[in-house]
Amino acid sequence: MTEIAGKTAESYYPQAADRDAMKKAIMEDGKVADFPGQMVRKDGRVIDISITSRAIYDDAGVFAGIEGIYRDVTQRKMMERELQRLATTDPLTNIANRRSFLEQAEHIFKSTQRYHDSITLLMLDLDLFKAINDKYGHLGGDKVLTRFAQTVALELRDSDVFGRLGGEEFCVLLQHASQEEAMTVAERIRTRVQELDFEDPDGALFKLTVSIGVTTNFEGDERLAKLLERADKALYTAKHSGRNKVVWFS
Ligand SMILES: Nc1nc2c(ncn2[C@@H]2O[C@H](COP(=O)(O)OP(=O)(O)OP(=O)(O)O)[C@@H](O)[C@H]2O)c(=O)[nH]1
Repeated sequence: MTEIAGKTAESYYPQAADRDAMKKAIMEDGKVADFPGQMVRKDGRVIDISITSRAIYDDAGVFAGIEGIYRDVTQRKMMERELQRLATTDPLTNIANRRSFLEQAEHIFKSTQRYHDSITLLMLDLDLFKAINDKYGHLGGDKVLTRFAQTVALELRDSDVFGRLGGEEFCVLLQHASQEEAMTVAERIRTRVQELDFEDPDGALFKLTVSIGVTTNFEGDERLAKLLERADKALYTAKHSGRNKVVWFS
């Protein structure tokens, strides 16, 4: 008791917003159940808690305080975060999986529409990747995909979204980039990939290239799918005009 004497209940809640939200809910409904929040432990560590609490009143019906149970749900929250990470991450390359990429891109596309902003989509596809698999096996191919994803990620900013759409097809969404800036990023990615030296199981080095289709949002685009279609067409042009190219949709 001496450890808590003189301290207010508020001093245990690190987030003023949590504290105020819980107070408001109790004052309005008289109770809360499984209410999420955070609390500072004796050793100073912040833990996730779940609060089940109710208001108490004196004989005259005047509010006299709050009583309740606080459960440490840190483990549960950690598990939820891990499940969320697993559900949104491509297990091979550790970047966003298809669903997560499309969700994020859709969200950005919608706000872009609202604020008449511009976004750019880069569709990337490794060249003649089937031959890599045939020569070095599926595991060898997987190593190449991982190294490729790491290389691309290094060329991007935090505000860019990068995901694996499937197989050897990847997509990047750039925000607030002009056509010139987007083409510079795409060219830089193409060059970096071309410069990489991959190693086969016997230690021999081999090369790989990537083709990239690029497009931006047009007036009248109602869905992100329009951009994906155009980037795909530009990619098709890059593939059919010799590969290892960046093509702007026109
Ligand atoms: N190692 C590995 N290979 C994959 C994975 N997903 C798809 N692939 C392979 O990627 C190859 C894609 O080959 P294709 O679509 O024929 O195209 P490509 O050989 O890259 O030729 P172009 O795209 O025309 O340059 C196929 O052999 C797939 O089996 C994966 O997760 N790991």
